[in-house]
Amino acid sequence: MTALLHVTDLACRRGTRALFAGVSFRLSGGEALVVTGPNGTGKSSLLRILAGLLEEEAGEISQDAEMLYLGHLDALKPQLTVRENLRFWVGMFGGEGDLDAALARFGLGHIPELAAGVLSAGQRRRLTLARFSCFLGADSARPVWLMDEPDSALDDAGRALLDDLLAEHLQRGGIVVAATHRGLGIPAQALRLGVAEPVS
Ligand SMILES: Nc1ncnc2c1ncn2[C@@H]1O[C@H](COP(=O)(O)OP(=O)(O)OP(=O)(O)O)[C@@H](O)[C@H]1O
Repeated sequence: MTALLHVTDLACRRGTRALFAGVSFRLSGGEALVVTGPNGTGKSSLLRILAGLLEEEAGEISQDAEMLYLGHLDALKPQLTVRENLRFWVGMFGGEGDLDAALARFGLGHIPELAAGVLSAGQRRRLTLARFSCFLGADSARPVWLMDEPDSALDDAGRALLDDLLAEHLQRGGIVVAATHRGLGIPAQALRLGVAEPVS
C-alpha cells in the first residue's frame, strides 16, 4: 500500500488572529515535510489540524492512511513503568514489534521497570520514539507520522537515533510531517511559516 497525504490551501485562525493561509503540499509514501518558522507562527496548530484536533478555517485535507500524532507533551502515564507505557500505547493504536528491542534501540533497555514519571525529558522523548518504531513503514497500522518538535530535549545521540528512525520509516514507504526549529537529518520538502504577526 502507498500512503498519501494531500493538503490544499489550508488556512488557520486562532482566536482573532489569522496564523497562516494557502498552505498546500502533497506527500506520497516515502516522503517527508519539515515545517519551520519562528515561535507562534502556527507549526503546532498545523500539525493539530492534520491530526484532527483543531478545525481549519479553510482548505482541504485528503489522506488515505491512518495518522500517528506526537504533541509537545509525551502523553505518558507516570505511575506505569516504561515498558507498560510502551505496551499500552502500541496496543491502543495497533502497532507491533518486540517492545524490549524497541526500548533497547532508544537507550532505555536498562530501565524497563522504572516508573515513567521519573524519566528525564530526553528519556521521555526516547520512549516516544520507541513507540513510533512500532509503526514503521507503509504497511503499519499508522503510516503517517505527525511529529511536533520530535528532537526536543534529545542529545546528539538521541537526534541520530531519531534521524535513523525517520529514514527507516521513509525507506519503508511511510510519511512524516515534522515541525522543528533545528531541521532534521532526512531528505524532506520544506514549509516555512511566516513571521509571528497577523496576516490579516
Ligand atoms: N486557543 C487559542 N486561542 C487563541 N490563540 C491561540 C490558541 N492556541 C494557540 N494560540 C496562538 O496561536 C499561535 C500559534 O501557536 P502554535 O503553537 O501553533 O505556534 P508554533 O509555531 O508551534 O510555536 P512554537 O514554535 O513556539 O512552538 C500563538 O500565537 C498562540 O498564542
